[in-house]
Amino acid sequence: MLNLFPPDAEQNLLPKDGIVYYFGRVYDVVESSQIFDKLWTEIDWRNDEAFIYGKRIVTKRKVAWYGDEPFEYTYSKTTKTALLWTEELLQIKQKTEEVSGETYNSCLLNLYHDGSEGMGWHVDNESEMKPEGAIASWSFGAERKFAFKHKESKETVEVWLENGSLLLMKGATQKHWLHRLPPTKKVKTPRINLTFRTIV
Ligand SMILES: O=C(O)CCC(=O)C(=O)O
Ligand SMILES: [Fe+2]
Repeated sequence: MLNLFPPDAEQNLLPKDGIVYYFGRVYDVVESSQIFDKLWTEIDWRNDEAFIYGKRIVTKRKVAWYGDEPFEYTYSKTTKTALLWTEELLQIKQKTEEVSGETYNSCLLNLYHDGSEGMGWHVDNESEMKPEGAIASWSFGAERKFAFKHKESKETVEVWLENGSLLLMKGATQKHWLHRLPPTKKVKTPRINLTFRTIV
């Protein structure tokens, strides 16, 4: 099911068991490309590490983590310490709070060089995160498809994430729905994703 509602319609994309709002393009094309360039050069991008079946994997996708404090965060058996906000990230955090009506204290950033890089089915429910806390997800650069899959019924919901757009996941979403960023041969350009979260 593709999202056909107008950009700013606050329509829950999920038919049940969670809440996902797609706000469409919040930043225009010029602002979005300025933000993309700043993040590309100023963020301390690192290759992501994961342990899958005990094997260390270094992903091509790059990641970074920023926050209010040097929070520690563990996923895929690796622990990271948050860097303190940059000026640019603080401005985007403020915008995120205005648009979504929620507050955040940290942000995980992903840099996908092209469509060959993506993220497999997962939920964001690490123990450090506020239970049922809102997760606000920005897209800058290449447009990519994003998908949700219900854990029991296997229903799927898809949405195109446009340049400069904001997606909000909240309520029971992480409990009942997986999400992913599928790889695609069609996309040849990079995308930067920011997910604002609350660590407790
Ligand atoms: O790149 C995206 O849009 C999603 C990233 C994501 O799901 C995550 O960082 O947990
Ligand atoms: Fe996620």
